Parts: sequence; C-alpha cells; structure tokens
Amino acid sequence: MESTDLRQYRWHEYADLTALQDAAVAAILDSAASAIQERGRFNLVLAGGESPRAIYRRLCSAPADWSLWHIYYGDERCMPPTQEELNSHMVEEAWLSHVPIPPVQIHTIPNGPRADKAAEAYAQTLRGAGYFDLTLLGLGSDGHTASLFPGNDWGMAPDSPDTLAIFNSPKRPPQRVSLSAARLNRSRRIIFLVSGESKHKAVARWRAGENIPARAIMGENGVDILVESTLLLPSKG
Ligand SMILES: O=C1O[C@H](COP(=O)(O)O)[C@@H](O)[C@H](O)[C@H]1O
Repeated sequence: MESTDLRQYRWHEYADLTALQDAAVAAILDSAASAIQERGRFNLVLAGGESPRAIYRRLCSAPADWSLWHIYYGDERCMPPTQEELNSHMVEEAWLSHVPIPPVQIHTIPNGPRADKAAEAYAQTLRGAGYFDLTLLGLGSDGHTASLFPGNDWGMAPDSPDTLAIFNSPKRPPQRVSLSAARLNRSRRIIFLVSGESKHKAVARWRAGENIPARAIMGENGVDILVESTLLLPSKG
C-alpha cells in the first residue's frame, strides 16, 4: 500500500543549475497562484545566501499579482544597513526593488544592533502573519539552514519562540536572528534550494540521517529538496 504520510523528505535532482532554477521559479509561482486563489494572499518566507539569488532575479519578469504577495525572511545578519552581506540587501537588489510589492508587505528582519532586540521585534511582526504558504531555505556546508547552526538550540519544541537570537554564529557576523524550526515548520510548503559543490558533505550527512540543523525542518506536507544531481553522487575525497 502507498504511504499517505506527507511528512517526508522528497529529493528532486536536477542535472544542471538552470533546470533547478526553472523548477524553483515554477514552484514559487504555483504556490502563489494556489494561495491567492484559496486565501487571497501569498505569505512567502525567503532564504538568504547565494543559492537563491538567480531565482530571485528570474522572478523580476514573472507574471504575478504582486499586490497580494507578503514577504518574510527566514534569517538575517545583525550588521549596519549598508552591508551587502545582509540577506535583505541581496533580495532587494536581485528582485524586490524591481517589482511592485507594496512596501508595507515586505517584512524585513531588523538588522540589529542587538540580536535579542531584533528577534523580539520580528516576533511581534510574525504575530500577524499566520501560516506561511511557502518557505524557501538553503543549506550551509555545515548543515545549517536559516541561521540554525550546529550545536545551538534550533527551536524545535512546539512552544519554542518564533524567533531566536544568535550570538555565536560560526559564519560572520556572530549576531543573527533566525526563525525557529517550529515557526518555519508552520508552512504549507517548504522547499530547500541546494546547489554548489561545497554542500556535498552536508547533503550526504542529511541523507544518512545525521542530526544536522536541516533535519529540524519538517512541515505537515513534508519538505521538497531541489538539489543538483552531482551532490547526490558519492564524494570523491
Ligand atoms: O548564512 C546563510 O546561509 C544559508 C545557506 O546559504 P548559501 O549561500 O550556502 O546558499 C542561507 O540559507 C541563509 O539564509 C543564510 O543566512
């Protein structure tokens, strides 16, 4: 008998990056269309990092009713607003400054100066957000996702706060804000975008069942992982 449990990882492999990006853009637009048809708005959580940049660029010319899109972020770095390393800076540059999403519907995470204050402020913002329709996530080479890092509390308990303040990020800068795993998991659809050779080991560890931060993520409809097929091959080194 076929399993009806949707709470599982579904790995989708793509021979090249363009095919992966095509699939991601199609999935985002498809989620937007269903959410807007069913609930009149689209709540989207964005990943930072390098992997999604080209996907965001492609969305600039997508046919969409931008007036109904509501944008949230999965994590942010605490650093001055001019810094290019901010996730919000990358997304604005690649996509959001090119489409007419009403500014009040773009909910950036305050970028500091203190992670705990910024986390508190964003928890307030999320209070009005409800369930997310789609959450996009990346995978770091150490297995982190959003800013949930190995060795830290990932906020998996159902009563975890919606946001976590991080003071010891192993990646610059040390202070960050992340949505907790519990909050990210309150998403109708969750998609990981995984590309780049540096992710090889993290992918292997994830598939071997190791307890990396990405494993804290599981929505009621499971998790789709869009991955470059080379990352599924046995490691050479
Ligand atoms: O630090 C971060 O890294 C992850 C992965 O980024 P990538 O550059 O390896 O794609 C990202 O998902 C997260 O938002 C970001 O803050």
